[in-house]
Amino acid sequence: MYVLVTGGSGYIGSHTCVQLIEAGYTPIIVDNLHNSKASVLERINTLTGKTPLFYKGDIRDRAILDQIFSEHKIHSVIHFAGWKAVGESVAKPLAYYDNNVAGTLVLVEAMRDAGVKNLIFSSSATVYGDQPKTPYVEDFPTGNPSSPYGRSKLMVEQILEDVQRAETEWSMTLLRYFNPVGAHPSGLVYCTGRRGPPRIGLYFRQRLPNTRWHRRARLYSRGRSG
Ligand SMILES: O=c1ccn([C@@H]2O[C@H](COP(=O)(O)OP(=O)(O)O[C@H]3O[C@H](CO)[C@H](O)[C@H](O)[C@H]3O)[C@@H](O)[C@H]2O)c(=O)[nH]1
Repeated sequence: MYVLVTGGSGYIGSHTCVQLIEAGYTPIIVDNLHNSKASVLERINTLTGKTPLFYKGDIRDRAILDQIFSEHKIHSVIHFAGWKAVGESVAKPLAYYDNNVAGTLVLVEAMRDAGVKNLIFSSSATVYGDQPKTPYVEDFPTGNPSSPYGRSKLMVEQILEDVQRAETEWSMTLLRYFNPVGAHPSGLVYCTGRRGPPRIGLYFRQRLPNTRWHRRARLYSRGRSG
């Protein structure tokens, strides 16, 4: 069964492709390589014995999406393609709304026209905004995200909910995770991107008290000490 993974050569997308192959699915990746490298395909092959089909392209390019949907009988789409750096989104809000919101609109229209109506969207826990209580739980209401990145995720969630209400045959799933960190146990698949989240290991180390433990600490964030 074919699953289209947008942003599938990125950090979470590449782990997802490994899991999909191991579960018997055939992932097809569309990624513009803005924040990843095609070399991850070889590493996925080393781990699973299979190389995902790969299209270098942008989800805002309707023609490439139509080509993919016409060439393969796709069952579902897992949508990771997007920009994700909170700080950068404050400086470049238009780019974030264009990639994350407008890109998703093009994708959903192409899916609808191809009759593919199963979508899993990589959202973010930032949609909860600041809540008065911790720990956050799934059924908290969404809040006021504090950045254009967070707002772009919330906007997409709301758009998908509206589409699902209007056309009830859609299956929409929203993944709201907090900062993912770490690498595949093999060390072959990890966060290679140039754009955030920042080097979390380094961030923690800078905040450790200045003891010998601080000096000796080796923390692993992008699959290497960071
Ligand atoms: O318009 C775009 C923007 C990005 N990408 C690609 O999308 C992938 C995104 O992967 P990253 O490694 O940059 O991001 P993550 O896998 O860490 O993040 C994913 O999970 C996050 C949640 O923590 C956010 O949901 C984010 O949008 C989603 O991409 C990259 O390969 C990038 O090249 C595109 O193909 N098109």
